[in-house]
Amino acid sequence: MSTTVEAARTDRSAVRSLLRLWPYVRPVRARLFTAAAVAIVASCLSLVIPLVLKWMVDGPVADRDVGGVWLGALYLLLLGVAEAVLFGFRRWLVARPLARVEAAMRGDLFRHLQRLPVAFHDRWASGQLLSRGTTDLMLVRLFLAFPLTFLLVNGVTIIVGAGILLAQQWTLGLVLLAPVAPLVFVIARFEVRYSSQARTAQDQVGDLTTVVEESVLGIRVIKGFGRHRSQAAAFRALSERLRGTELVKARLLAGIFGVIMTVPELAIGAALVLGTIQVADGALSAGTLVAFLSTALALRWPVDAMGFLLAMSQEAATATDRYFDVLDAEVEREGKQGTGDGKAPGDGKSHGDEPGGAATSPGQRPIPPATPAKEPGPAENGAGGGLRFEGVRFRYPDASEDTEPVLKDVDLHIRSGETMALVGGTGSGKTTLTALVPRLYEVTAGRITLDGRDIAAMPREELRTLVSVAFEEPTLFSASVGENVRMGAEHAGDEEVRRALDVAQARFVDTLPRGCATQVGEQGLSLSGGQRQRLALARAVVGEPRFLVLDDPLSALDVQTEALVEAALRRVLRDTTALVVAHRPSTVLLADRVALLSGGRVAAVGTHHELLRDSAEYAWLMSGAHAEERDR
Ligand SMILES: Nc1ncnc2c1ncn2[C@@H]1O[C@H](COP(=O)(O)OP(=O)(O)OP(=O)(O)O)[C@@H](O)[C@H]1O
Repeated sequence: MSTTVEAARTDRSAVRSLLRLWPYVRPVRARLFTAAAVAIVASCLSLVIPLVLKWMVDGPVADRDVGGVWLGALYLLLLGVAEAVLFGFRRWLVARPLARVEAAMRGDLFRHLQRLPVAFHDRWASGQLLSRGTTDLMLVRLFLAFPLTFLLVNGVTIIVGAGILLAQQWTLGLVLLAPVAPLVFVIARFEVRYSSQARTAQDQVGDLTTVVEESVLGIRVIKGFGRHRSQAAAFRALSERLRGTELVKARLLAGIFGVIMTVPELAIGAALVLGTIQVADGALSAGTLVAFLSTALALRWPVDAMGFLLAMSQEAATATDRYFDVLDAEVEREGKQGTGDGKAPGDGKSHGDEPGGAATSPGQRPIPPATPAKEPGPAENGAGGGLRFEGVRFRYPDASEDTEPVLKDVDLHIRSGETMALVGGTGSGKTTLTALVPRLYEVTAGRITLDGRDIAAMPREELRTLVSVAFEEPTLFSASVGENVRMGAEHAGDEEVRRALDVAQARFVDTLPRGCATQVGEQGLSLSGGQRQRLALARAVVGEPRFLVLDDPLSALDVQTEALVEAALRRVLRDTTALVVAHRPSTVLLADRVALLSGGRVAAVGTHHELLRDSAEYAWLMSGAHAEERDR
C-alpha cells in the first residue's frame, strides 16, 4: 500500500477512531475505570496540599505555633505518600488487562490475515502488515495505559483546580483562566496537523519494515549481485523521509509545548503581581495568596502534559485506523450456500464484540454443515465426475475491467482418476488456472466442479481436504520436516508421512541430524531447492487427496531423481484426479492426456503424441529450442 494513499485519509475524528477500540476494552473496563477513579483521587489529593499550606501560613505560621507547623508538615507528608501509593496502585491495576487487550488485538489481526484472500496479500506489502501488528498495537496499548486515563484525570483535576482557584479569589482566578479559549483554539489546529504527520510517519515505518524484510529474505540475491550498496541507499532514502516526518512532528510538538507552557506561566505571573498588590492593600490574606499560587502551580503539570497526551492520542488514533484498515478488509467468502450474500465482517461494522473470540467473524452467518463428500459413483466418472472447468474466465481482482482476462472461456474436463498435464508458454496462465482449483482466487465467470459439485458452493475446509496443491516455489515453515509434511494432512501418522516422503523421493530426510524431527530454517532455506520441492510434494500427497494440483513440481530436480519421483508419482496418480503443470516432456509423460494453454485459452487437448503431431505450438514447447529460450 502506498504511503501517499494511506496518508491522504486523515479526514476522520480521532475520537471516532479510538471508539472502535471499545469491543477490546470492554472486557477490562471495570479495571480501567477503577484505575481512572484511583488516579483522579490521587491527582485531586495534590490539590489539597495548597489548602493545607494556606491553613499553615494563616494559622500556625502566623501564630508562631511550632507544634502546629509540625502537624501541617505531617499532613503534607501523608498526602504525598497517599498520592504516590494511589498512582502505584493504578499502574498495577492496568498493566495486566492492557497486555491482554494488546494480545487479543494481535490475535485477531493474525487470524484475520490468515482468512484474507490471496488477492489482498498480493496487494499489501508485508512490512505494512508487520508494522500494524507491532508498532501500531504498541501505540494503542500505550494510549490505553496512559493518555486515556490521564486525559480524564488531568481534565477533572484542571476543572476541580479551576473551581478552587475561583472560590479562593475569583478575580485572580479569572486572570488565570483567561488563556483557556485561545489555548483550545491552538490545540485544535495542532491536532489536525499532527494527526496527518502521525499517519505519514506510521506508513513510512511500514515501508521501512518492508525494505528490511525484503533485504533479509533476499540476502542471497543482494550479496550475489553485490547490491548491498543500492539496498543501503534505498533504506537510507526511506529512513531520511521518516526522519523528515519525525522532525516535522517534533517541531509541531515543540510549538504546542511552547504555547502550553508559556501562556499559563504568563497568567501565573500576572496573577502573582495582582495578588501581591491585593495582599499589600490588605484585600487578601498572605495564606490565601500562597494557597492560590500553590494550586496554580499544582495545575501546571496537568496542563503541560496535555500537549504530549494529545499527541500520543493522535498517534493511537492513527494506529487504530491502520489496524482496522486490515481488519475491515473483506475475508474470503465461503461457499455460496455458506454465507448467502457473501458479506464479510468488514462491511463497515465493528469487527465484533468478542475480540479474541470466535473463529467465525462477527457479521458472518454460520455455515450450514457441509454435504458429506460422496464417493464418486459411476455417473461421476462419466460426464460430471472428475475436475471440470466450464466457461472459466478470470481476471486478477486488481486488474481494471477493460484489461484482457488472464483466462478466457476455459472448458476442460479431467476425468475421475485421470492425470492431465497442463502445458503452455510463459505467462499463458497455467499457474493462475491451478490457483483457481483450491479457490486461492475466485473465478470471474464460469464454474469449476469436483465430481459434479461447484467448488464455489463448497465450504472451503471441505474443498481443501479434497484438493492438495504443490507450487513451483515450495514454501516451508520454521518447523520440523514432519510438521511441514503434515500440513498436508493434520492427522497423518508416521507411516503416512514415510510413504509420502517415499513418493517424493525425499528419503534424504533420514540423513538429516534428527530425521523427520529436524527443524528447517525460515522458508526451509537450510535445504536445497530440490529438497524443498520434494518436501512440498510429500506435503501434497500425504493426505492421499482425491484431487491433486501440481504446478511444475519437479522443476528443480535432476533427471535421475525426477525419473524416480515420476515412477512413484505414477502409482499415486492412479487413484487420483490430477492436474499437473509441466514444462518438460518427462513430466508430461506422467499424464494420460495433455491440455495446451495458449493466451489464456485451451488451444488443444489430447495425448502427448497426438499433440506433438497436431499442434505446432505444442511441438515447439516440447522441443529443446523452447526450453533453451525459457532458461535464457
Ligand atoms: N497476482 C497477480 N496479479 C496480477 N496479475 C498476475 C498475478 N499473477 C500473475 N499475473 C499475470 O497473469 C498472467 C499469467 O500468469 P501465470 O503465472 O498464470 O503464467 P504461467 O503460465 O504460470 O507462467 P510461467 O510458466 O512463467 O510460470 C501473466 O501475465 C502475469 O503477469
